[in-house]
Amino acid sequence: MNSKLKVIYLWCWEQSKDDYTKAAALIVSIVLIAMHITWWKLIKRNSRKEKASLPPGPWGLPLIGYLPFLDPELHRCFAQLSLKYGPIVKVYLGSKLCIIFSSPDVAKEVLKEQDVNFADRDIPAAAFVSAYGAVDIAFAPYGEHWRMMRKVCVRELLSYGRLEALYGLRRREVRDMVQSVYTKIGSPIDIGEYAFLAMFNVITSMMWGNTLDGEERRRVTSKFREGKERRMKEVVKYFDQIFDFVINERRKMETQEEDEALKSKDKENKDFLQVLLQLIDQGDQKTPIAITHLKALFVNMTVGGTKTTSTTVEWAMTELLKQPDIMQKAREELDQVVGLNNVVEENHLSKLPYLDAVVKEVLRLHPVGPLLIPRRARESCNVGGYLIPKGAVIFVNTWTIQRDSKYWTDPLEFRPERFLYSNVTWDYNGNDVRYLPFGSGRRICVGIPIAEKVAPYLLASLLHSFDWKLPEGTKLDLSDQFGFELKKKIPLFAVPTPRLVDSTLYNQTR
Ligand code: HEM
Repeated sequence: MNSKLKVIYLWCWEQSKDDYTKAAALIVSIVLIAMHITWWKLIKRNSRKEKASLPPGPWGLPLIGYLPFLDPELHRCFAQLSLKYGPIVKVYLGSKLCIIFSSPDVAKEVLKEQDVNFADRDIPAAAFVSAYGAVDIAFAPYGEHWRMMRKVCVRELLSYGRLEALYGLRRREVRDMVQSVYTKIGSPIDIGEYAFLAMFNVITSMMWGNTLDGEERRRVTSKFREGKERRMKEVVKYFDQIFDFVINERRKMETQEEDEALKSKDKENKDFLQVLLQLIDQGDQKTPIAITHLKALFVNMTVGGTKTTSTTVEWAMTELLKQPDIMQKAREELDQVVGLNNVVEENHLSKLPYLDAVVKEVLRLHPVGPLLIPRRARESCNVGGYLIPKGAVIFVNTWTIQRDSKYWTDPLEFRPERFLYSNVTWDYNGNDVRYLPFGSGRRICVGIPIAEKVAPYLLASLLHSFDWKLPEGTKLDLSDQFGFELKKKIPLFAVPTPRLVDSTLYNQTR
């Protein structure tokens, strides 16, 4: 016991004349000791905070930092650094201080315990331009505007009721994909490209319904694909023209008398564009949406939702072609639940646990956002005993975490069973920080409800409708390439042959 406290205690004891006062003296002393311990702990914690140092990391050159040594495959390069320096690494990229987090424990601190402090994004110049000055969801700073945009999106586009009501649109696009694969029977097709077109059409029809049809629709799709390859400024110009065109078409439709039906559609059946234009027209103060915000949301949906989902389907087909026994198990389940005289419907998905485990395993080994979308520290703080200064750019390397042998048995093996026979209920909500394909916390992916419907639906339809083999003389390649999404370095080409008993099932598009 501290000597001052001891003196106080003894003095109280001596002054006490009876048992009652002695007991009171004892209580006072205990309270004093407790206060003293708390105070001492606080002092210790504060002094630790002041003394915390920056995490370890590699040396860099003046002004350019580690940039000249950086491997373009950032996820692997960061994994190497964490092997050498530990789960929290500091690296200067140019003048930017970046911190890489690579273990579940530290990811938990960043994404859950101190989520608000890491809820801002680092905004690269290109993203600032494409997101109309970061007024979108993905890059807007954490705050009122971001909250409003996210709420509009979740309420108007991604609610359970809206998604159910829009099933017809998804079904049409998936069936169109199957039909167009059927026209290529026996020839190699680019699987990612087919999945991409289907997903692009799903997203755009959810956003603006049938505003564009036939030739116009094809023109917009090819413009978008053309745009992907071009420089950011040109891409943004393309996007902007497409969005203006779509908005103008819809405005024209609204003024035409025959489209009274469009206005009177019940809420669940309205597309996103219609709901947003109505919010703009009403000038609702609680949701002050402007045309620029609407366009920024369109960018998020088309850019964030299409390649991510189609790349996941492409990886899944690659892994299944590599391990035919797993492909066979997925097929057997489909044959039992759907049958060869039927087409896959979205309501079959809940009865396909093996297929679900395949998709989960794909997202574990090949997360399309291996470093999430980089965050930024809003204030200086401590993580894992290290100082993380205000403004530092934050990377959470989920690619490393999801391949760590401390948390996953045989982590490099593709084994869907690990998600089936597990005492953990794995989901995409980022609750278990060993598995973060969609991120976690406030900035977790907003598109999960669509992705978790469409990715397995596309995959199930491809597997159920066709047998697949690699083109003659080609080898399966599993190398990846870091970029906007973690894509396959070499696109997967495979040759389809029909499986269904009745060829008319391939033309069942409506
Ligand atoms: C397999 C499919 C997908 C994967 C793996 C994926 C993954 C991710 C990841 C890792 C993040 C960053 C989360 C974080 O920082 O914690 C993210 C954010 C985001 N995703 Fe997705 N995503 C997918 C599909 C979609 C779809 C379909 C949409 C829209 C329709 C979408 C829209 C967004 C948006 C808007 C954000 C930013 C959220 C915010 O900053 O508040 N994503 N996604």
